[in-house]
Amino acid sequence: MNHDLDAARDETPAAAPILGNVPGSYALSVFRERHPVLIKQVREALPYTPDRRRALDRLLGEVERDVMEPLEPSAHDGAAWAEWGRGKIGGRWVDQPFLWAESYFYRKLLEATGYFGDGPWRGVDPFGPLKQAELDGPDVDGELAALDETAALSPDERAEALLLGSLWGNRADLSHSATGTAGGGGERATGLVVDDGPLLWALLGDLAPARICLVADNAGRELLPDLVLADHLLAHGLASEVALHVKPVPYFVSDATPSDVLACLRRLAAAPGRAGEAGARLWAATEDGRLTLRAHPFACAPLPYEDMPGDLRGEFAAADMTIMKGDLNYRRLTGDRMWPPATPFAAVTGYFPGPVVALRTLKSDALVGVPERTATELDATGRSWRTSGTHAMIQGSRGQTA
Ligand SMILES: O=P(O)(O)OC[C@H]1O[C@](O)(CO)[C@@H](O)[C@@H]1O
Repeated sequence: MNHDLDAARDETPAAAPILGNVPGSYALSVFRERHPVLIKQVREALPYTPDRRRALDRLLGEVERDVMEPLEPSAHDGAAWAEWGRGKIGGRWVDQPFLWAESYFYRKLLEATGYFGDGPWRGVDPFGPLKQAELDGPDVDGELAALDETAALSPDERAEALLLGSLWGNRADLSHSATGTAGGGGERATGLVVDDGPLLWALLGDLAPARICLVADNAGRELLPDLVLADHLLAHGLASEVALHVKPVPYFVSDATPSDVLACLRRLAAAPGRAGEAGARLWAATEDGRLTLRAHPFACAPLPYEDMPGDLRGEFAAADMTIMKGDLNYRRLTGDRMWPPATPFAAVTGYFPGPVVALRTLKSDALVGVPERTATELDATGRSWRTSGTHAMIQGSRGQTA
């Protein structure tokens, strides 16, 4: 046990959860602006049959009336959602914890498209057309070709470039491109508000060759650099195994599922130059079990990581280190609460069973471990630095290892 960490946790009372009902808040804009746009986008992306179009229209009505209706009685996971949603379903979307209600929205969207039904839409990813267009697009060609430029760098510079590639890959997020925010709004990326990169490399050096859990976020333009980073760790003896955690079903628009991982592996393996070489090594690593794929159901639960089930906790505990990608994972890691920004990351994540490092561009109000002065200075710029994806953080803790 780490007694300093336990003391810090005791001294850090939980902040209130982020809710959607605060006028002018980012969370409110997600319910009022983003969700209706997403439903319409999904409705047009595939030739949905009349029953599915009606279901999508019903969901749009639910969102516009701001009343959360229950899942269909036949839902395979109805009991779990009824339990998680006790006292919530029937109420307003915006009055519930942001994390909870957003997760429920994506669950309802899958229901409306027939993803879990018995008909022809079963298993059809409603976000598939968006993901495919991104993966086939010219930006990906350019980003893969740019890997050849890392040949001229020193080993340390190359490692840093691959880490930053994975970090800033989190700007590419199709849920934000839908409404022209992060990555799609023309705002320039500026900087790191927290840089625990040295801690990350020190941990990797101390633990090598480590068993790493890499908890992925978005498919396509984020997952490709994540895979390239995983290849770097494996190829340079920093990792003995990488367990890549993805979502079991489509979620938050572009979140990676197992089929997205396979699509990215094929894209990499077919690329020329260094990208193709990394693709070939990752293909072999998958075949021989050094790169494994996990899609735990909890990855789509409306809950923070503090509430993770024992088997998943055991997986993180058995790893030497966990790397958490993206904004949503950060929200789940820190409880999606209105923490004062200077609240120590190690205290908030002290429940996590091992060293954990978050790589995230800032796309929501969840924020810890940022000095008061930095937050005040950035607030004074009047820019939406907390939510627009222009800023990023590498934030870690050694966790309960001492
Ligand atoms: O893809 P990421 O980095 O997890 O970001 C997704 C973010 O976009 C949103 O879905 C939009 O609100 C946030 O809720 C979420 O945190």
